Amino acid sequence: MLLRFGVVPMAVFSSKEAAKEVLKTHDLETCTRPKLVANGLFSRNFKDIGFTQYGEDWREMKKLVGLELFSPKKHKSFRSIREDEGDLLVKKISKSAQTQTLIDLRKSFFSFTAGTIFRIAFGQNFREYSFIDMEKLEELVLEAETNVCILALTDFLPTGFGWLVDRISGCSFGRSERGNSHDDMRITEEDLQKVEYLNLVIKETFILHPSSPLLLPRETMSGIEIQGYHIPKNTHIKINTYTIGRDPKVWTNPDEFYPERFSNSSISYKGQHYEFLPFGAGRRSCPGMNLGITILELGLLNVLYFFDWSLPNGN
Ligand code: HEM
Repeated sequence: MLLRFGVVPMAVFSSKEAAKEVLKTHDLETCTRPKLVANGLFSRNFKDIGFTQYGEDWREMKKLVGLELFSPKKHKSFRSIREDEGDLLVKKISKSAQTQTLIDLRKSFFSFTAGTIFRIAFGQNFREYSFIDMEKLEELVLEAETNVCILALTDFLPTGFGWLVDRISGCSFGRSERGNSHDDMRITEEDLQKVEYLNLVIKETFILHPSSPLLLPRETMSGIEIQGYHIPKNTHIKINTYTIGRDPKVWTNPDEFYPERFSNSSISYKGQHYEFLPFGAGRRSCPGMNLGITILELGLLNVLYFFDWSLPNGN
């Protein structure tokens, strides 16, 4: 579909075949980001890796984060931070559980994900600094994400978490084998290997509720052909993963929440299956994928394992 935003042409691709042509065949010609005003404000004039244009600066940043933050070795070395933050999440929720009071899960999850990412990225725990106002920080992140019109990083985790907890409360994730108390035990990342169904549930959630339904915007650096259509230079490109995730040509009963569709399936997060692109694909795909998945699994397992959930007033 071709749209015109004023003088700016925007091509939206909504099939897995077209997504493959853009993200694989023409990855190099489409891997820059358009210079949008909101993105410039959010990223201090396009200095952020996610919004900067393709070129030497982006390549250097990508190399740096690949080595210092997201390499398998670094990922392993940050494990204790993620597990500590998981414990803290459980402790905070326990207080409400003991008094049977309502809890705003979004805030608990925000603190968990932001706490983890902050400690990994800056080596500091922001809770130790009284000048950091948690409420304001959360507001700021939400405002930035709203203005930029894409959702990722800390955003999926709180909203996706809440939705998932609601959907799969009551499922047992090994609790019977391990007892109920959390005074003397903790969830570790080894436990994540034992909960295959949780992994299927997360994949299914990504299809129905992708955190970036149009991925991040790309822009053509030269004219290309997609599905027989000519797409000129400087066209904005959107990959509509929301529609691809509900395409009946690709998925059986696409609107049904059916995690089992992924059992015995080779479809992975890695951007090689163009019907399933929660982290994008190609050069501009998400470098934080492993971290994001681990935080998501760890947080979910903690809250589902230790607590029984219900909506307020049985709604
Ligand atoms: C479940 C959690 C997450 C999801 C679903 C997610 C999803 C995405 C998506 C869809 C993109 C755009 C890909 C494209 O346009 O092809 C992206 C880009 C990006 N993500 Fe994530 N992400 C998550 C977690 C994270 C985390 C934890 C970090 C870092 C701490 C991170 C860092 C980035 C960066 C830096 C980019 C821009 C890459 C570039 O433009 O070169 N993400 N993410």
